[in-house]
Amino acid sequence: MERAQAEALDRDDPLAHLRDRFELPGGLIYLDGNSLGPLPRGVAERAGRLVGTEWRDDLITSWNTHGWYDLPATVGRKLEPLLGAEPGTVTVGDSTSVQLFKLLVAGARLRPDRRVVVTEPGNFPTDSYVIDGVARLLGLTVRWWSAADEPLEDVLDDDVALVSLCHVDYRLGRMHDGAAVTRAVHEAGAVVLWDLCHSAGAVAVDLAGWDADLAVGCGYKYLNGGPGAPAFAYAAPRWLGSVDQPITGWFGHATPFALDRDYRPADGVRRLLSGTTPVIGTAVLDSALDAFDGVAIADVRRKSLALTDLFLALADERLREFGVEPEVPRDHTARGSQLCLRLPEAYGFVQALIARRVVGDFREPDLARFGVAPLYIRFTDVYDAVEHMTAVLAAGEHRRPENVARAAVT
Ligand SMILES: Cc1ncc(COP(=O)(O)O)c(C=O)c1O
Ligand SMILES: Nc1c(O)cccc1C(=O)C[C@H](N)C(=O)O
Repeated sequence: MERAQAEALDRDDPLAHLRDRFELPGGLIYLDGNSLGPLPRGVAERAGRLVGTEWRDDLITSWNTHGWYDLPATVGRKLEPLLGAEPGTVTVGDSTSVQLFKLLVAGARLRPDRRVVVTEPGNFPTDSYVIDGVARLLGLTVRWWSAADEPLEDVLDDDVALVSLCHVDYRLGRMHDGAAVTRAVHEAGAVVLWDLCHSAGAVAVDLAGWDADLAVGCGYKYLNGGPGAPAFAYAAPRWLGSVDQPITGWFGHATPFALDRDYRPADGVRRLLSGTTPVIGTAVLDSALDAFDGVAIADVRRKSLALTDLFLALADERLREFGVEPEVPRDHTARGSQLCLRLPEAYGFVQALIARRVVGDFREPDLARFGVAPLYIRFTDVYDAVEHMTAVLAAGEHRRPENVARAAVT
């Protein structure tokens, strides 16, 4: 395949102009937006205003005058269209791990007579760790489902309270059918909790259409909210009046500033909040989401599939001869927005590419992972990245000593 083909795809790309909404370092091919998204334009100014004016000059009055108090709802409203969520169902705060904890407990409490949580061994580890912790706390049993080996129905029975799944798998990019899984879970009388960390902002999520119950997801990956951005939480409208999460802090109270002795949950999604809003991070996420202004997630998904199709075709054509195995579901309906390459020297391969200013990441034990974020990745970026990969493999750069020494964060 010639580069001209990728150039033509860029020329015809209706989303090409969105790249200008980001401050991307020159000469960098950034294929790690599924771990930490880049800086959208306007965010640095928003952060500067927040710290240098709102906090410095207006101090505590800013909770009212600069909308700090309403930030979780403001950001929730911006996220709802990206998640296919009903109005008033999404809020933000805490890390994904904490949101998971809160909604796992809340989900189990929706089915108090049942004792089993179903999840997958291939989860991002924090999901499994938190599920184990909640099971220990509530005296539940964890039942592991291996999607590749058995239909979900085989692990569902009338003791299953909750099914907690990552919609897109963080390693191999396999995507569940949100509607079909949710339907099967409901037929078994259980509730579903989706982790949308690797979906939100990159693939078409339709929480309302799926009839989902609960969901969480990261703010710092495809949503570009910056390192440690607050995570989002969703509860379906039918649960908003009754969902009972365990960290009953004052920000989730119906009237926090009445300073009542007893806890009374807020009406609506605000009851999913716990402590004081992390204002700086939430304002940054608020500003970052402006990069999605006027963008239809269906168009994002269309481009994501075209990018991964190109990546896969090039990997098949050029990388297999070096013994590199492309790992991405061939079926569009089961594909997230990333491509993985399996090779024994994956760590050194990723380091050699970073030295060439092509950034992906390494995942144990033998995966080089590359995220494609349709808002700023060009078809020519994918083409050029594969050219660099071919050059690294041909020259054996992935085996050089300087590329195989491990860093703390991978
Ligand atoms: C699927 C998934 N869930 C949860 C997390 C962890 O989120 P946090 O560090 O915000 O708790 C990540 C990534 O870090 C992830 O990929
Ligand atoms: N949250 C991260 C961090 O603080 C440092 C490095 C990576 C991360 C990640 O988000 C990893 C990511 N969830 C993954 O899918 O691998």
